[in-house]
Amino acid sequence: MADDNKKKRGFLSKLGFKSKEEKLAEEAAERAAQQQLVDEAMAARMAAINAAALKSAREQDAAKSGVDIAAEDEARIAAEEKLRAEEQARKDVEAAKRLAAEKRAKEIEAKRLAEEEAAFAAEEKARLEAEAKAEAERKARAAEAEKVRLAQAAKRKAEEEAALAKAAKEQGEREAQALREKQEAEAKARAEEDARIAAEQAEREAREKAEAEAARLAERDAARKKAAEAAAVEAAKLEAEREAKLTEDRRIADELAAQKAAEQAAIEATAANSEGGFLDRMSTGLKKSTSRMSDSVSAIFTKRKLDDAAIEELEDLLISSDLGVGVATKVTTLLAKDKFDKEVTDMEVKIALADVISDILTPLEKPIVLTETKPQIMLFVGVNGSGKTTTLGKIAKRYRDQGKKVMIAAGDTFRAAAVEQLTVWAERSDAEIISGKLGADAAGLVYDAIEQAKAKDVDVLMIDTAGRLQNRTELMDELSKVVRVIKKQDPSAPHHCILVLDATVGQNALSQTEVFRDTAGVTGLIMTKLDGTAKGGVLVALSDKYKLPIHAIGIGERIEDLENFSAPVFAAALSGVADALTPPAQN
Ligand SMILES: Nc1nc2c(ncn2[C@@H]2O[C@H](COP(=O)(O)OP(=O)(O)OP(=O)(O)O)[C@@H](O)[C@H]2O)c(=O)[nH]1
Repeated sequence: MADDNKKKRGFLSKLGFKSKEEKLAEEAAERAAQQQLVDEAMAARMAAINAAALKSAREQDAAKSGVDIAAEDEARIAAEEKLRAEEQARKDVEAAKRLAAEKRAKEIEAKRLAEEEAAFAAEEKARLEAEAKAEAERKARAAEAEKVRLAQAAKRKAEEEAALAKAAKEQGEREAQALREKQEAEAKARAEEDARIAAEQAEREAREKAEAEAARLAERDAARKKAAEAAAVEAAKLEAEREAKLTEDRRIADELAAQKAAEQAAIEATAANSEGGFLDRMSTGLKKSTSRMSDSVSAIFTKRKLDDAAIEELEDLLISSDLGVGVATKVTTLLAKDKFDKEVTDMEVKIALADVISDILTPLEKPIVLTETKPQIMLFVGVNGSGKTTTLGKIAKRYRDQGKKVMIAAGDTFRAAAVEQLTVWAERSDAEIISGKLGADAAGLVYDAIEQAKAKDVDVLMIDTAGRLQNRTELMDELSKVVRVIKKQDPSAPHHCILVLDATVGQNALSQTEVFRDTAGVTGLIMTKLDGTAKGGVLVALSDKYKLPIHAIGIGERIEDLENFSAPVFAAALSGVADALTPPAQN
């Protein structure tokens, strides 16, 4: 305890606080020092007074006894002064020594106190650290104990819950088992009841069935007898009809063959005279269309001013040549731009016409391009007699000449003559042909054809279809079915759906194009019979309107009378401009 107080004191003094005893001791020492100084001052003062009194007494004595005493006194006073001064100096030295000793003692004390305080501070720090450490350890132990307690509590809780769950599960299982057993018992009872009812029902039905069967057999025997009699009558009738039809078919086929032979001879005679370049053949083929337009243009514009009347006349001429209003207006606008109110020649008009036609047709000039897919499925559609079979045959020949494996499918299952005609083309082009029974489903035949073409690794499968007028809805529906069947086997097919248009039908070709495009998804056009009509201009009108690719044109019946379409050549030939144009490459 005494040690503690000591330490505390040292620590407080370090902080500038002094103990009461220290303060009292210091004050006593200070008072003693002051007292000493006062005493010393008093002693000096008393000495001075004594000296002055002594001097005064001596001066009085001297005054009484003579003059020499003054000198004597002065010497004595000086000696006393000296002694006093020496005494004072001695005292000063002692006081200084004492003060120095006190200062040193104070310093020693201060040093001791500082050391004590430092020691105390160090001990205090160590103590506090030890206390903090002990506190931390206590807290850690407490936390650990709490953790253990909580874990044990959680474990106990989990065990209790598991026990509860287990009990609940066992209870549930017991209840489920009871329910199952109850249901099984009920089901068993129901099944037994159902079996009983079913047995009764079966017995009833068997009885009714046996009765019905007996009735049916009796009825059937009667019907069979009646049918056999009717069949005999029908068979005799059909046989007679078949005979009659066969005779008629033969007669028509003979007539057709004779007519074809005559036509072919005539065409070959014409062709013999017109063999030559591509442009020559095209010009020859389009002769009728060309001369109608070209001659009329020449008639109107032999050195004539291009005034309103002339423009109107020209428009009428172009419209009546099947070019359509749009094309006619384009031509007259082009001409009027530079030549209005000036003289124009017929050749200038023909050149403007050729320019406009070429502009419209050039973007549509696209030969059939086969892709890598095998077989390439090519569907030929169009109205009756438009030239589908002939055009198909001409193209088949081209592909065979190129070494391709070609199969032709006779999709026109209505007409026996159509199959015969296609067979002739297949022979000419040396291609395989697949055909079905007369009246068979066209879509079914197409399905078989695709299967076979795939199996035989055919390059190009060309499907001919029956001709159909665009206003015959049921026939157009049949065509959509054919397209659907093709797509089922190959969603990318038909790879080419070619609309064959007969140029001689004139403006009707426009509505044909629209309906076949919407029904079968036409991908390109071939216009036939441009050699036999003055209505070739319709190709320009329908191209201006529908913008479908034009693959080729037919300018005769012979196998070689199919030309890849060339817009400039066609434009030059149709307008009557005889230019030296380079023929396009053939497929
Ligand atoms: N002058 C000429 N006649 C052609 C041309 N193309 C086809 N023909 C003839 O037109 C007629 C009909 O041709 P087809 O090929 O039988 O026509 P189709 O479209 O198959 O006829 P259907 O099967 O009845 O629909 C035949 O006499 C062909 O020789 C052609 O470019 N010029």
